Amino acid sequence: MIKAIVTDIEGTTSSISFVKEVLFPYAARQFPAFLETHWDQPEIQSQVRAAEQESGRSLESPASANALFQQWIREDRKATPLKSLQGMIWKAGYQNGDYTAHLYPDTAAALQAWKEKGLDLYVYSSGSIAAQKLFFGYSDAGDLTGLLSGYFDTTSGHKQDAGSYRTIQQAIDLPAEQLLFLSDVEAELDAAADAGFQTIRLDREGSQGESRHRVVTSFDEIAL
Ligand SMILES: CSCCC(=O)C(=O)COP(=O)(O)O
Ligand SMILES: [Mg+2]
Repeated sequence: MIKAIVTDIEGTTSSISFVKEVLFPYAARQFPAFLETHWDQPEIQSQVRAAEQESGRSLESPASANALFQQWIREDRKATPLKSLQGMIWKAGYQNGDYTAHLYPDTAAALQAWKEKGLDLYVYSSGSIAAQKLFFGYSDAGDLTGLLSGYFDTTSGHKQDAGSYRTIQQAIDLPAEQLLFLSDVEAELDAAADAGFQTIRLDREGSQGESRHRVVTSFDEIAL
C-alpha cells in the first residue's frame, strides 16, 4: 500500500529540454554578473568555498569562480554549490516572467489526484530545495507548492546512492515499502529499490528500452 510518492523532476514531471535548454543556459548567462554583484555576500562565499573544496581549485575572484561553474554546467555536474547558486539565479527569471517551469500535461492533475487520495507528495531532485520550490511555485500549471509535503536535494546525498533514499525514508518516517519513487533514470530507481522503495520508471518518449522497474510513459498510467 503506497502512502507517499517521491518524484524526480527532470524527465519525470517535466521535460529534460526545459532544464537543459532554458534553465541551464539562463544560469550560464547570468553567472558572471551574479558573481560580480553578490561576491561579498556570505551565502555566496559559502558556496564558492564549498566549490573550492570540491574542485581543489582556488577561486579567489568572480572570474575564476565563473569559469568553474560554467564548466560544471557544461558537464551537468550535480554539485551542491552549483545547484545552490543556480537556484538563486533562477529566482529572478521566474519572478520577471522570463519562463515558467515546464510540466507534462498529466503532471498537475496526477499530483492533485494523488493528494486527494491522501498520499503525501515529495520531490527529490539534484536541483536545490530553493530551486524546487520555485519550479513548482512558478509552473506552467500555476503554484503547485500546496500539494507538496517536502523537498529533498543533494544535501540528502546523490540520487544514485541507496543511502540517500534511506535518509529520505527516515525523514518521511514511513516504511520504505510504502514509498513510491518515480524517475526516468534507471540507476536512480535501482538505488531507491535497493533502499526498499517501490519504483516506477517514466519513459516519456517511449524510447528508453529495457528496465528492471515497471515502466510507464505518463502519470495517467499510475493507478494507486
Ligand atoms: C529544480 S529544477 C532544476 C533541476 C536541476 O538542476 C537538475 O540538475 C535536474 O536534476 P534532476 O535530479 O531533477 O534530474
Ligand atoms: Mg530525472
